[in-house]
Amino acid sequence: MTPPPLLRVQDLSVRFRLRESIVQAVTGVSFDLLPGRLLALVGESGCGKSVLASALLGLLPGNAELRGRVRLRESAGPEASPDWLDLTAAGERTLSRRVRGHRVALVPQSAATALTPVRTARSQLAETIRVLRPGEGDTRGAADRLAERVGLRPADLDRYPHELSGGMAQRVVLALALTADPDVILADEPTSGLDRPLVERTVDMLRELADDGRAVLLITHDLAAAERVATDVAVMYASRIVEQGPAGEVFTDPWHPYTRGLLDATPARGFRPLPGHPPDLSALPAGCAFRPRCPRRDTCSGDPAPVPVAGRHLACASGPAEPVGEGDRRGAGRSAEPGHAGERGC
Ligand SMILES: Nc1ncnc2c1ncn2[C@@H]1O[C@H](COP(=O)(O)OP(=O)(O)OP(=O)(O)O)[C@@H](O)[C@H]1O
Ligand code: NI
Repeated sequence: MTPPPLLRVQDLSVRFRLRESIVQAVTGVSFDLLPGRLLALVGESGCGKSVLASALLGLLPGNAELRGRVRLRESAGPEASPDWLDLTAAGERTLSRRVRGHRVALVPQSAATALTPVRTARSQLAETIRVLRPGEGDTRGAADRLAERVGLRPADLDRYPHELSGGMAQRVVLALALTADPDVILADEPTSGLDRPLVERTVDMLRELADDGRAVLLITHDLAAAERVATDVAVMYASRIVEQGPAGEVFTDPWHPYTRGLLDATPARGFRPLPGHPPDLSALPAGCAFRPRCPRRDTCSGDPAPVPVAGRHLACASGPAEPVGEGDRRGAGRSAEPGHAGERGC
């Protein structure tokens, strides 16, 4: 039986009011984060992934307008019970005292910039322990245990950030995020700038956290990393989630032409870049924002409203694209194959 979600996002939209324009950064996004599962949120730069993560934690700047609902499950009670904390209605005091770091932790993009250069890792971890676990009598022992949990030796904590390798710094920020044993972990591009083995080690650690019963959101450009560890995937394009479903299904049989395009652009599948550019979020078209780049544009009505299809969600008026055929699978790794997946179903 599927466990109830820990975090439920319903019809979330965020826009930024600027002097001369409005940036529509997130549009009608809905998803659940479930214990034991890792949802990878993928999409090109600027599509709204980080704004979405900030919105979940109430960290949007003053010029942001938010609509929709984000709720955190407080106990194992039914969804309609008061055991759900509405994060979109919660005040700053509740968010900072009960939610951020305590229940929902953010693993930031750059470990190097997240750490203060003039203090040892231990002093930063000790401070976080004092804030998030005020009853903890043995701060030093608690820091050592956190270090061991993320694969560091306690002695590593006595180093300054510049004395840590990229992988060690990444582990320190993970230890900081795990200080209060949060049950929801949001990791926003936690592997950017890391080499391949480190990318894999980092995402494997996130997957282990999910396997231990936490709910993990992994925001990444890195489709290979997402494919390695995700149980579920959401594909974002120009502020909307255009396709969402179990990772095994979405990666092997992508339905949205954008998902196909993203996958075709990966080295493992032939390095065929998706032509064109995403639209400016301050000038989004009324219908499907992917239309100008879509191989099915001539035959499609262009309505991007998301619809559930066979346990997956798809925002494409043309419906699921045909399965990628055997010929395409054999063609993966070659370029300019006839029957290129991105052009099928047109
Ligand atoms: N404070 C802000 N005011 C106005 N626009 C903003 C603000 N913050 C973000 N944006 C815009 O919102 C859009 C989405 O940005 P976001 O950082 O979420 O993209 P992203 O998908 O995380 O990209 P990347 O993969 O490069 O990190 C961008 O067009 C960005 O310029
Ligand atoms: Ni981002």
